[in-house]
Amino acid sequence: MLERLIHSLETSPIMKRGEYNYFINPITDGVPLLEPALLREIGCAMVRNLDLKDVDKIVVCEAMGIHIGVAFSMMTDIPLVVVRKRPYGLPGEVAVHQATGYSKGELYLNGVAAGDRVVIIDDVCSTGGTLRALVDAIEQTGAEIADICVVISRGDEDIGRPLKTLVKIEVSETQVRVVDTCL
Ligand SMILES: O=P(O)(O)OC[C@H]1O[C@H](OP(=O)(O)OP(=O)(O)O)[C@H](O)[C@@H]1O
Ligand code: HPA
Repeated sequence: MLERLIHSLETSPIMKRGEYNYFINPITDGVPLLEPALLREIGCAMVRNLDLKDVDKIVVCEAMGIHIGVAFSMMTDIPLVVVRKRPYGLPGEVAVHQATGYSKGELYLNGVAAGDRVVIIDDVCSTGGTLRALVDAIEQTGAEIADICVVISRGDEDIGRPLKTLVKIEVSETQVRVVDTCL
């Protein structure tokens, strides 16, 4: 299980973004090449892992949640909501601040409302800043969060609620090591 993901991570190059050791991987960056088989492997693992009972919508954040969200939506037939980094000014739009280990900005949620039951999925959780922002935005709408899952977790982030992850990694200056898997 997850052999393709594990191999792609253990062969990921590392670059510095300031003091941050940033691993470059097809799932988190779409670079150098995203193979359909890897995407299918992750989609199947997420379907097995997530509580999808009565879920109305999948919520992801641009940019590197989108391809995972599209694959998952097509596998489950659950509609997809993309949280964007620019405003649209639609009625009910919720704006929240996002900070990661190397960047910050604003996120804008449209398309989720009270009465919705949603799952949040993303490519990676590092500081947890993005997931905390997504949880905050969804809670402001009054919608219910059924489950949260990321493909990769690279820290002991606390997002204030249970977080499922397919693999846990450690990132050094020179390499990625997979330290745990969900399956
Ligand atoms: O746990 P955190 O510290 O928040 O880091 C995780 C987030 O970082 C990346 O998003 P980012 O907005 O940096 O880049 P992207 O537009 O390439 O997805 C990634 O897609 C996660 O959403
Ligand atoms: N690599 C790719 N995406 C990321 C990382 C990383 O190290 N940290 C947060 N998002």
